[in-house]
Amino acid sequence: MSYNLDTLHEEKKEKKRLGFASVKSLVAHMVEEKKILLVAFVAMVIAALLNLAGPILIGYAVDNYIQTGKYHGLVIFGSILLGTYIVALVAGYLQTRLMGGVGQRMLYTLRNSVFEKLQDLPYDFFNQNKTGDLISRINNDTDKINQFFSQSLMQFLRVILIMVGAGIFLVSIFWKLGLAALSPAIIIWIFTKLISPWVKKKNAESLKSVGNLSSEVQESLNNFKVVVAFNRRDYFRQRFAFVNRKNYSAAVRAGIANNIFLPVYTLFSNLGLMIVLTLGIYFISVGEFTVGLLISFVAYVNSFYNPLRQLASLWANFQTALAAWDRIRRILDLENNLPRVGSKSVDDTATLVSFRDVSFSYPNGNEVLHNINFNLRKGKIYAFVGPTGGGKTTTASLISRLYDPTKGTVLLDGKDIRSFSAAERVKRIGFILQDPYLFSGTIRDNILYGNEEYKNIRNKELEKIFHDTGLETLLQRFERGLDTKVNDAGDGISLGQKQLIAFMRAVLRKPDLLILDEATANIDTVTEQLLDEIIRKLPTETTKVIIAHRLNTIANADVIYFVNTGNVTRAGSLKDAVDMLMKGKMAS
Ligand SMILES: Nc1ncnc2c1ncn2[C@@H]1O[C@H](COP(=O)(O)OP(=O)(O)OP(=O)(O)O)[C@@H](O)[C@H]1O
Repeated sequence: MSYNLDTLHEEKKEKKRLGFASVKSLVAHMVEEKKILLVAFVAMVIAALLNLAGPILIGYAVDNYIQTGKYHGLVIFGSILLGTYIVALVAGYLQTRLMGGVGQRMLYTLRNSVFEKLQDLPYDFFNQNKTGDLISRINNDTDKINQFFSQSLMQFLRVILIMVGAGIFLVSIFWKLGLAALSPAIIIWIFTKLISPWVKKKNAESLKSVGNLSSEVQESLNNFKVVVAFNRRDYFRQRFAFVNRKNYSAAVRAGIANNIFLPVYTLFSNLGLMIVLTLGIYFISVGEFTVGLLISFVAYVNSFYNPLRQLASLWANFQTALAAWDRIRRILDLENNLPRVGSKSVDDTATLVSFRDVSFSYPNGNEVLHNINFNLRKGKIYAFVGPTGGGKTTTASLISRLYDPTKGTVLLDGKDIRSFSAAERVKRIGFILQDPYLFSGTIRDNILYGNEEYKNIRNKELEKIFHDTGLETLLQRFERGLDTKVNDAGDGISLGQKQLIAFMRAVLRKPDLLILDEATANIDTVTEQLLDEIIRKLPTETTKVIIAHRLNTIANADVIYFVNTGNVTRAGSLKDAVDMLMKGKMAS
């Protein structure tokens, strides 16, 4: 299954209905804010209606008080108008406050949802997508949605409400002039409809290029040692300059697209006003209209077309938010392709793991394992040896279900491995990766990572467990023991020390199956012997799988499997394995 976020929707042929689906799913994410949105909406309606009442009050005052010389009535009318505007101000403030909260909460919830989804997605997803781009989706794209909610949504609704209200007033005051005044709006509507998909596309391209920029920074910072060691600073400078330039161009194009609405809207607003003035004067001259009504009319034409100019930038914000939402939605819509299935147990209590006719291909790649069959029995030590790229790590990844086979079945304890929950699986299988990852914190944090049993254990008790299991001798290699600080890049400690921490982390979980994938490649021979002793101290029923290039590491193995070109063959003895390795090397 493809998890590439850039190609996902093209594959699903969803592109066409993306626009409507985006709005629908974005609205579905707002349901928790229903009540607050309603209050903000009511406040906004009050503010809008009160603002709309202004021109009609002014028109009435002109016709009934100014033209007739009853100036005392003006004071009363002035007070009513002032009161109206003050209440409109309070309602407007309330709406802004509430919507600011809604935007921030949406930001908070969306970031949480995306992050939680990322924790839930399979290994494959992270192989196919760049970390920098994912970070940009969590940080930048969610903020575009926040900006729309906190700054634009209610303004957007308010503007539409004012325009609808002004339109109704225009038609009901004098329908002939009203319809003439509104006719340019139809052209604006057609223009907006035609141009919006292009604007959204330009915004999507701009957001994507921010993601690429972030990926580039992330890659060069992550690999800064290699960059410095190979003096490739210029290479990364050029790459960064290139993506930065592309980002700049994409941002400029998005800016042009976003700003295209304003001049067009302004042109047609002015056209509307011109029509009203010309026709209005004509209707006054033939006695069908009054000066007071024309003043109200011009004010309502302004109430209709001025918001339309605001609508131009609000509409651009809306298109940006939709483009951002599409990028976020692509993550939220993903399903983990490692579902749980039901399974009957096979009656073989001595076997812990079985491969039954297992074949495997990486997404968009050739088959790397071909029809593999083997059993791992409880309490035995297995060694997997073979040339580089032969398929050892892939086999181990299937044992711990980082991937599912493309054909065949992997059984754990006689049951399809897919029938175990992730929690059950990781409790039973400890996997020490070739290049272990450490989190920023202390050694204690890293060792207890994901360990439900010991997560709140006190240092004293932990030290006792370390003593009993023999892990103490490893911990002593760190000056400050459990409190030694490590950072996420693992700098400040050696690769071998990192492997020791990963080893302690796995052993402490007391797994039924311990997989060491080149886990001692960077450890000196004396320490390796220590690890050997610790492994031997593990409960007798613990099965161990050791993947190694160094043959001394596998001297104690009960069974040796030779893994080459995607085939797994059992070697009769260490000597057989050595012969196979030599043959494999000569063949390659
Ligand atoms: N994430 C991946 N995507 C696509 N192909 C991959 C991926 N990981 C490994 N491969 C390919 O699968 C094949 C087997 O790789 P694997 O890592 O299992 O070999 P290995 O025996 O563990 O090698 P090594 O001794 O170097 O660790 C190789 O041809 C490799 O290029």
